Amino acid sequence: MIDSKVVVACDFAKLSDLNNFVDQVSPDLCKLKIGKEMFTHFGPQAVKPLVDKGFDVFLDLKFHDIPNTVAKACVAAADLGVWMVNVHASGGAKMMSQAMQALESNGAKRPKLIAVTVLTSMDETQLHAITPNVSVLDQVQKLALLTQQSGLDGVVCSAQEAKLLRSVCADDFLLVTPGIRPEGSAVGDQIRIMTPPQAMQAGVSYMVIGRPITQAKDPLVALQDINASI
Ligand SMILES: O=C(O)c1cc(=O)[nH]c(=O)n1[C@@H]1O[C@H](COP(=O)(O)O)[C@@H](O)[C@H]1O
Repeated sequence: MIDSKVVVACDFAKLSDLNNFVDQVSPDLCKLKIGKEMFTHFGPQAVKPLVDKGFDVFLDLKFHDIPNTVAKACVAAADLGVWMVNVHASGGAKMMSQAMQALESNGAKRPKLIAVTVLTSMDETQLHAITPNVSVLDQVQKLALLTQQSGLDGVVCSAQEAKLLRSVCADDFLLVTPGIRPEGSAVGDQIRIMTPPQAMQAGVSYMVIGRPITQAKDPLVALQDINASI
């Protein structure tokens, strides 16, 4: 199977909208991400059919809690058969390493575990309201190195930080980047953005793209155009 670089963020309010989209695409064209909106509405019902159809599914619930709770939540996600799960790096090294240990001893095929650094909807001003005197780049780098030291597979960051992280992290460390906007598409609430070709050139491993595909007049064509551009 082709290791498609595009992970489509399936942020729908209805299962029928998810099914309509999924019926148009295949695992060779894209991976799929189920996040907080669909999972809160529908739980495993939104995930399992996609896994059964052979899609690599990124279950994006961004766990951030005490180590024991996060480790058990990651195992519950793994038991759904997903390809990737995530936590917030700001939960700390102990939270991250305990989650990885729990996944490794769970037996079933281990999903990739990655950690969110600084959300792509944040700029320096927003970051400073939480962590004063640190640039976005420094904060992303600090959290990425902490994630790597904690034994995880990679991070969620923006493509704007990919070049820096490629120079300080291991070659196989995954850089998964939302905030991807093809030329001319609506930016919405994303701030640290790049186009698909720019992101791939910066060294990202996978691009998470939602509305530019799912809200397009023809989602399949939008996805095919992106695939052709990278
Ligand atoms: O972890 C994520 O996937 C994530 C992290 C982040 O920093 N920024 C971010 O946008 N996301 C997710 O990526 C998707 C982006 O969707 P669009 O903005 O519609 O392309 C959404 O489902 C977000 O929840």
